[in-house]
Amino acid sequence: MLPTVSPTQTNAWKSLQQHKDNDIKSIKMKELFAKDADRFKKLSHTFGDIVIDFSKNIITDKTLEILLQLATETGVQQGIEAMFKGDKINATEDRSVLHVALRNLSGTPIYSEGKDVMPQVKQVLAQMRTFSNKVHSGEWKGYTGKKIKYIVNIGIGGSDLGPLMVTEALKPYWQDGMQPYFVSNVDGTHIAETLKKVTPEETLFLIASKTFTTQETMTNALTARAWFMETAKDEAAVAKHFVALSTNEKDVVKFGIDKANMFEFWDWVGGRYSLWSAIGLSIALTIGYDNFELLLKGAHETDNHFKTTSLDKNIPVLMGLVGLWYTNFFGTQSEAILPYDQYMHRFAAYFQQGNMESNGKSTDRNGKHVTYATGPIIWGEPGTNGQHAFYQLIHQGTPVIPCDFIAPAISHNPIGDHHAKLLSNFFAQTEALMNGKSAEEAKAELEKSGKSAEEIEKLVPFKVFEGNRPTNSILIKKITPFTLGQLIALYEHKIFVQGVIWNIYSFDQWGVELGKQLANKILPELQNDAEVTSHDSSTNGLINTWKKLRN
Ligand SMILES: O=P(O)(O)OC[C@H]1O[C@](O)(CO)[C@@H](O)[C@@H]1O
Repeated sequence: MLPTVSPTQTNAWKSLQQHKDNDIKSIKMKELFAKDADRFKKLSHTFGDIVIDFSKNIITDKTLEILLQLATETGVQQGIEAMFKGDKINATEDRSVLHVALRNLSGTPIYSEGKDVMPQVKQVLAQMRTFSNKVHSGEWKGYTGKKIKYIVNIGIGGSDLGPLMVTEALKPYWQDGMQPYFVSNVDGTHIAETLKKVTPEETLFLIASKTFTTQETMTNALTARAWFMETAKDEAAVAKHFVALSTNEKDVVKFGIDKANMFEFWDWVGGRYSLWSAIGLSIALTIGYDNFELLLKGAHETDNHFKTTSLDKNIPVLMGLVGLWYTNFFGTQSEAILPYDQYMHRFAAYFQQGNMESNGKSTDRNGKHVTYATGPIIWGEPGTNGQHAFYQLIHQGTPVIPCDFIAPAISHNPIGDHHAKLLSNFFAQTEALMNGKSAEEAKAELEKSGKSAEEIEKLVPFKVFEGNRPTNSILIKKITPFTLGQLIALYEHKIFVQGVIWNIYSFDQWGVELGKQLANKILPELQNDAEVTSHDSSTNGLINTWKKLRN
């Protein structure tokens, strides 16, 4: 089971506070670099083809030592063991948390409630392999005998963001002739615009929903089915064009999808950790099953590292600790994820759910309201686009925003000097954020411009960069299915480590329920033109105004 230690009650927490006030408050990273020529060597870690550099953080040996003590005192090691041995660490839903089993291709058993889950995992993987191969070879045909060309994944949240992010990140691996689309929003525009691009005879709809009750997904699925039936006419044709990825066999069958066309997963797979499960079928269909398996293998490599490496060398543990250092001792509220890889343009959006739905909690594992900050706001866009949009605030704004810079060493598109230019920006940004620019440096620069002394004096304050802004740099040889699998799992486990330390439950998501309940209550009120009076005056006013506007 997970420990229930309040982090603020640990000795390490108090030491970290003192350390921040006494040793760190006025420290500058550039001084730390000046003092120690080996800082990069000491604070960067190599994991296969991935190098993670923590050296541009406001940390010293002592900081890391106390952070590691915090991890020990709050039971991170015990937490890791509890997850891997299938304890019901998602206690509010009474479930194990075993996404690690989905990528365990090692042959060792993993247990949930005393039962080895690996046989069923392998069975579904085999089903996914056979099915993907049939679709790719053309053995699986649409109702008119045509080969499947379009994949439309209908799902939302964890049943959408992961497969969407991965298929985009791995576009160079797309199988010839396969075009995936992802429909998530209940806004009819999403399905309408997608259906314009596909044909009923050549489209396979994957209805992806762990619960198979999610309003958005069911609504889009019914619309897709009706659209398909307009052309196909024959109910029997549905079986060739609709499959379900779900844990809920009863509702899948009720929807009209044959049991044989259901790819199962289990309640010990959290939605936002489900891309490795049957939810990944759109990935396997897009990049080929063998590449999907490499993705799983990459993640499994990270799982092994996470499970067996001592805390001081354990990369997800270090990622978690360094992040938490800023959240809890510098009062930072957000973290930016900035991939210098256009294919990874949905990576930050994916971990927005991954992190914020996991650690956006304020009740601790003892049922008490926390007295410290927990999960940060996650956001980000690919570089260099972000540089021309929001980096101004990262460099000179009032909030400090710890950033993860991610870049591949080798581009899939080595055109001219594009990649060198991209990477020059990647390197320059973290250097600039760390060093900043002093008033003297700004002045010296302005003096070269031929401006008057008075003009220079006026301009200097605007040209100063405080610097000392923390970044992690993650350099990956190449974005491949394997390295992407490694990277995603590093972030997943970082989130887990932080959740354990913050003493919160990272694997439930009760916070999304209230809005859903109220929407269900409001929906019938929208079906007629009667004035609504059952809510507060704002909600009543908005609903009644909408009723007038729509007519
Ligand atoms: O896969 P489902 O059951 O349709 O759920 C979709 C998403 O909805 C949520 O439950 C939040 O509303 C997420 O956790 C989940 O990923």
